[in-house]
Amino acid sequence: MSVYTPLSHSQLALVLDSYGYRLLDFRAASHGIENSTFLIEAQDRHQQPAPLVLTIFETLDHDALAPYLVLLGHLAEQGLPVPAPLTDHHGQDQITVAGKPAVLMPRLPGEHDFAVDLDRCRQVGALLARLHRCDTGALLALPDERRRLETLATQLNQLPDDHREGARALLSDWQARPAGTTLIHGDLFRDNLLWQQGRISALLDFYNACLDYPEYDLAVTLNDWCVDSNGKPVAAREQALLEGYREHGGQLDDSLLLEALAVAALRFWLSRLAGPVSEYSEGQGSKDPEEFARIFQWRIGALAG
Ligand SMILES: Nc1ncnc2c1ncn2[C@@H]1O[C@H](COP(=O)(O)OP(=O)(O)OP(=O)(O)O)[C@@H](O)[C@H]1O
Ligand SMILES: N[C@@H](CCO)C(=O)O
Repeated sequence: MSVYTPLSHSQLALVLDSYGYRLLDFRAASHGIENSTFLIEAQDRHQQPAPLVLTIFETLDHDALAPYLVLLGHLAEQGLPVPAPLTDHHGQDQITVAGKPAVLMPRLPGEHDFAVDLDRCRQVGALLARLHRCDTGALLALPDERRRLETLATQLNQLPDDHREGARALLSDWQARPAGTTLIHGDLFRDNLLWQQGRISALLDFYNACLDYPEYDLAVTLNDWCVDSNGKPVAAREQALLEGYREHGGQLDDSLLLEALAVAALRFWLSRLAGPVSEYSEGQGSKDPEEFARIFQWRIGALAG
């Protein structure tokens, strides 16, 4: 469970009232480590059930949040299974709760399911191909991943001696490339999808979305979906995911993907080493950095040939 900012029933009821909903019940979301997320049962003005989600943002401020909300609205309009923000009585899509930015969204159907099989890998590849085709013209500028990587580079001194210089060189080569211009999710781990009757029903958590190479997005995804518990790549899963991607119009450069796999492994190793968002979290906190140390080892080995 991840709640850094607890809310009482009456506080939440007041928030929902400003959107025209009546609060029935709520609980903290059991996944996610960055923000405070409440899963809500409510009724709309016509006494119809209204499943909702309120997210309180722990690190993003209102200005930083704005491009993500535009993005979610845009993707929902294009038929992707993402939650578009709701607006309150004043037409605002973001509000302030407990002094922090917050957004109310519809709760999309489906459940988390961490099982991986080839059909699911194919569906995930197909979903990424759809996302990568989205037009980016109407979007507000999103923060770029290169700047995030620059910040994360300050954690390089936490790496073990035998990896530090290799990782530094890899990152510096990657950063020397101009950034790509494709809209990418940037965090398509298993905990950011919901499933219903074997099909993807929701793609969540776009707060790492940015414009960059599709190969980088594929790399982030492959590193979570297509490795075993030792971090070793599982070839059949990789093939299925990339087949799904190509079958839906996605194109990729294999040698760029090889490099992106190592960079993406390093990115999450470093971000996990950087620690939990808040020492006051009631939630699960940061995830295990060692998982990505193992994945990095495989990926950097493959890159070296
Ligand atoms: N619109 C939604 N519909 C259904 N469930 C949702 C929705 N938004 C969030 N959730 C649930 O809440 C959880 C946490 O949300 P989210 O992933 O946005 O939080 P986070 O703390 O930013 O996560 P992460 O650590 O993955 O960055 C999700 O994994 C999902 O279970
Ligand atoms: N998906 C990330 C956390 C959110 O960015 C991780 O597993 O480290």
